[in-house]
Amino acid sequence: MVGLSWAERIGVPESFALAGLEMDPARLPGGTGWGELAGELRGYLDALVGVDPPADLVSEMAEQLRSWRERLAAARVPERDQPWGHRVDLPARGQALAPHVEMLDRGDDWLEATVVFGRFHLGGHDAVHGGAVALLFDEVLGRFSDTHGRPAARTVSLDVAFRAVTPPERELRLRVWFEREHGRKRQLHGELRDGDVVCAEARALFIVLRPDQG
Ligand SMILES: CCCCCCCC/C=C\CCCCCCCC(=O)SCCNC(=O)CCNC(=O)[C@H](O)C(C)(C)COP(=O)(O)OP(=O)(O)OC[C@H]1O[C@@H](n2cnc3c(N)ncnc32)[C@H](O)[C@@H]1OP(=O)(O)O
Repeated sequence: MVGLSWAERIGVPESFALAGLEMDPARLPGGTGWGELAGELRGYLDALVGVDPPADLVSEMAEQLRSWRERLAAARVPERDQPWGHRVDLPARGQALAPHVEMLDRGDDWLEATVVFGRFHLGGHDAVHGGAVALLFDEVLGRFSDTHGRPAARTVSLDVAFRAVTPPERELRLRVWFEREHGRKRQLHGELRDGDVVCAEARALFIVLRPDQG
């Protein structure tokens, strides 16, 4: 594959581009099929969490997963070359860790999106795990913090208030916005809603990396 360089692939100006990213998936790590694979993996994890399978199915699945793990060992690459988490053209950057987020609209300093947590993200008693809610905020606030030509930053603090149970398998609404930017510091806030109900609110501080910290 004649691939794009790291800077061409990852140094994209906008991680949440309104019109989509002008990149040919065939020239990105994972190629054209990666989005489908990541979606299938996400669906598999959600399905697995929701079953109590018979013993022969459990053994067969374990055997098949072992076989895939062994085949994948031969294809291991350095982090910069992996598609997982680096495909900003795909939902959740082509990984299954964070929930599926779809951007609805954005300005320079705000973004609106929908998000659906799968059963995989369940904590217990029909509530999404608080860590998964924090993960959502870190992912979206963190990515959005680096948009509009801003240099890369890292989260130094993330404060999440859980106001109501976050339900899985429902389309929720997420809004994030810049509260303040001064020097190397960026404060962003976020709000997760189920209809009119505020499920969680987040306040995060990002620090812009110095050139030697990238
Ligand atoms: C990464 C490449 C990936 C490539 C993929 C590309 C495609 C994908 C696109 C997009 C991916 C986005 C992925 C989602 C986003 C996820 C984001 C995360 O989860 S990041 C991981 C978790 N965070 C850490 O691991 C930080 C660990 N901490 C650090 O590394 C350092 O603290 C660092 C480098 C951030 C800053 O360290 P210093 O030594 O340069 O800075 P000092 O001097 O300590 O602090 C600067 C100022 O900030 C204040 N500060 C620091 N920590 C604070 C805190 N906890 N609360 C309040 N203030 C704090 C200090 O008081 C200081 O303020 P005064 O300038 O004196 O006014």
